[in-house]
Amino acid sequence: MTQSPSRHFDLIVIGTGSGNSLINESFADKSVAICEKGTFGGTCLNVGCIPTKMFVYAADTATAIRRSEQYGVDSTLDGVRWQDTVSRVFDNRIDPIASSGEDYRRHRCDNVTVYDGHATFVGPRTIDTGTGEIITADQIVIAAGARPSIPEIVTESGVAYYTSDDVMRIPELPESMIIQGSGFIACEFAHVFSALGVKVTVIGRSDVLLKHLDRELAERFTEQAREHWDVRLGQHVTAVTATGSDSRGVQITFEDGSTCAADSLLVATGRTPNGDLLSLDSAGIELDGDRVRVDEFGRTTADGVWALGDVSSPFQLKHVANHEQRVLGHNLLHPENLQPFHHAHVPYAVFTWPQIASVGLTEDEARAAGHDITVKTQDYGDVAYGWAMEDSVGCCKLIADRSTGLLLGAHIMGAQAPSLIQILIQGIEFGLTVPDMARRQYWIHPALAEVVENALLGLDFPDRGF
Ligand SMILES: Cc1cc2nc3c(=O)[nH]c(=O)nc-3n(C[C@H](O)[C@H](O)[C@H](O)COP(=O)(O)OP(=O)(O)OC[C@H]3O[C@@H](n4cnc5c(N)ncnc54)[C@H](O)[C@@H]3O)c2cc1C
Ligand SMILES: NC(=O)c1ccc[n+]([C@@H]2O[C@H](COP(=O)([O-])OP(=O)(O)OC[C@H]3O[C@@H](n4cnc5c(N)ncnc54)[C@H](O)[C@@H]3O)[C@@H](O)[C@H]2O)c1
Repeated sequence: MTQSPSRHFDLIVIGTGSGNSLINESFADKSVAICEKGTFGGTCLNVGCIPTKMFVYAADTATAIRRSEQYGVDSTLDGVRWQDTVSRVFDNRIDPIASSGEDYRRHRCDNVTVYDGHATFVGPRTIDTGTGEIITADQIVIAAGARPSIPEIVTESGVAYYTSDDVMRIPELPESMIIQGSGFIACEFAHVFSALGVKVTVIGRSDVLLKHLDRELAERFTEQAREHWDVRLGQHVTAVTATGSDSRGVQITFEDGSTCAADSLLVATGRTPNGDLLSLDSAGIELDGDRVRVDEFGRTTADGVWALGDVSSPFQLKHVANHEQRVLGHNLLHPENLQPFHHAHVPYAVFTWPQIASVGLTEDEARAAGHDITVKTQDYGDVAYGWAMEDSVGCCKLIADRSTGLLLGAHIMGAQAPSLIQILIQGIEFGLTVPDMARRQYWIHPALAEVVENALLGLDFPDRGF
């Protein structure tokens, strides 16, 4: 370290996503520095959960129009005003929220100093803020998130490509788009762009889309996705070539010599935690693979340095980052009474079409863990509301342990899956037995939740108790 620290704080936070939420009224009497190299507010607000779901809502609306005929309601999609959709999301909502959040921290929090630079460690609990100032603190929280990972074959090709960071602000909709990757981001944007009229090709290495799902749902989802998107799975890409007069087009060549081409390329092949860009070595902070290593309390390997969210968590999910932020908020202030992270039953949802939500073990995981299981897959189309919707793709799959009567996993694909699953998250979390969940409460008839009730009733127990 050549330069001397200019200021000492009680707390330094790196990152203004979940890190910014950490600084609540409990820290009002602490001096706090917060470092941000990008847009104030982090991924969820600016380029993640919130804007994507606003685009998903527009895509769902377009999908509903296209599907209305089956209910005897004729409608046509007259057009998509992309620029207005973008403006609704960013000009009207996201950008003003991000800048007012920044303004609040800069001008209305006397105890907080904002540094807008790329922070790096230059010694134990010592940070080069990237603004020409070096600062120190009693405690530091690394909440630096993750960034899109781009395969070398793409970067080395020199082809123009989008990521989730910029694809929501493209000036106009392309006619066609190749989406590389077959996970969360790929399947959400495939729905968005396809529903808004773009010809979408999704390419992935695995043999199904969303390979982390329960296999049965992944297969069902992949099968129906092929009806809307050109889905190319199970093949490695051997060449990526720029095409078109502006070189924004792309041609992909696969290992078997087959090709596909489009006007644009979106890369959605995972996100790399940002710990590798923080010079952690100089502060004795270890990585665990590509994540900052933390113990159950959020402590890194260096005294007084903590981490949360995508930079250190095994789950790159906002509700997990929020939970970890609440736990660290407590732990920073109560070192004598540390609380552990609770990662036992982390649910997730994919806001594609149809929506998907999942909690707990897949069928394969439950079998591999040696449970004596009972499994039921209940189709939406076989309960009253799903029938009213003419649904032919939705299902609720439950996996339970026959000896304990407890639910091990729940996986739903179909309308409102991320909301419907909450009943089952609660059941798993609070240790309710399947008979209790099924029969010790009323299920409103003929609500869509009856798909969950019927799935519970369809599980096979020796002594059903209902
Ligand atoms: C397209 C997309 C959609 C998503 N949708 C969902 C969803 O629907 N539901 C869900 O649960 N999750 C979703 N996620 C994941 C979710 O956004 C993340 O898990 C969550 O935002 C992580 O929060 P964080 O606080 O850990 O990191 P971030 O919010 O990424 O905050 C990290 C901040 O640190 C800053 N930073 C990094 N390094 C430095 C440095 N050296 N110096 C200064 N600043 C630095 C970054 O610029 C960033 O602002 C989505 C993600 C993406 C990309
Ligand atoms: N609704 C949500 O909660 C939501 C939405 C979007 C993103 N996210 C979070 O963001 C994370 C990142 O999303 P994502 O979709 O980028 O990651 P992902 O892990 O869901 O999917 C990445 C996919 O890319 C494939 N891949 C990786 N390297 C590749 C390569 N070199 N060539 C071809 N394919 C490759 C992987 O096999 C995987 O299928 C997710 O894991 C999730 O935690 C959550």
